[in-house]
Amino acid sequence: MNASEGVAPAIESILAAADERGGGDRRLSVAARSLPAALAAAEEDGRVPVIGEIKPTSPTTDGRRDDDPVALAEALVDGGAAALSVLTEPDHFGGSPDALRQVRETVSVPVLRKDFIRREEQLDVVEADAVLLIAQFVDDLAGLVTAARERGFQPLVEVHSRAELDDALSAGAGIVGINNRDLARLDVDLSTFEELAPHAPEDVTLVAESGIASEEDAARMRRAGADGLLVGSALMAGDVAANTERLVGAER
Ligand SMILES: O=C(O)c1ccccc1NCC(=O)[C@H](O)[C@H](O)COP(=O)(O)O
Repeated sequence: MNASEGVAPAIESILAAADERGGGDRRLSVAARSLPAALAAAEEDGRVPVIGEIKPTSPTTDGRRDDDPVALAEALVDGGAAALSVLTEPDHFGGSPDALRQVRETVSVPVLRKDFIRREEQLDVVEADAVLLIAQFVDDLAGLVTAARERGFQPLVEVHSRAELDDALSAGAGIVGINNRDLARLDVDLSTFEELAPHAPEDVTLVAESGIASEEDAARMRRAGADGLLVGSALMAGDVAANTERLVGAER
């Protein structure tokens, strides 16, 4: 199936732009900070393991958050985020590889590169500790998982269905993000994580992605087995450090 078949028009446009973007001019070799270890360490010291996302805008966001990405990163870490995610997609999310580079130079927590990577050479655009690979949008998932690992990245494979979860596991993913956002309709339903999480093996690091807005949402995803929560919009609206602190302190 063509990756853009049956998806929202915004996604078609995102994928068309991704296909136009080039790669890096040399193969990267990264000494990654461990994302699973950072999530486990947060849990050990009583924090909800939040991956705080620097997300200037998106197709489902009203307005933009154009603050200095380094200041946003510092606020997320001050609020207790275990790790960060930085959008590098420029056309629909207002991100940039340079923002990620600056953030990773500033913080000591692991940083996930959030983009729509379709081809191996696109891995070589910027160093990060982890890279997002979206199962639905990658033709050779196992090949890209291997290519990411060969460069030192930790691949986080995003899924939204049981079939994609099986594909991610067959491709050897050790970190799986279950996206509560349906990329065909762009709506969010937290029960997606609850339905898929029981089908993942114990040794996989499971990240609940999207639509986590309140302490109750965070607690719900943790009860359903999330080892980490990827949160963007709810942290970007208003006081970033205070928003992060609130979710990091949510009870199970
Ligand atoms: O967030 C969007 O509007 C969006 C639209 C189309 C494709 C992907 C999109 N988001 C990417 C993400 O994965 C989220 O930024 C991330 O999971 C955080 O979600 P949220 O906490 O709901 O901002």
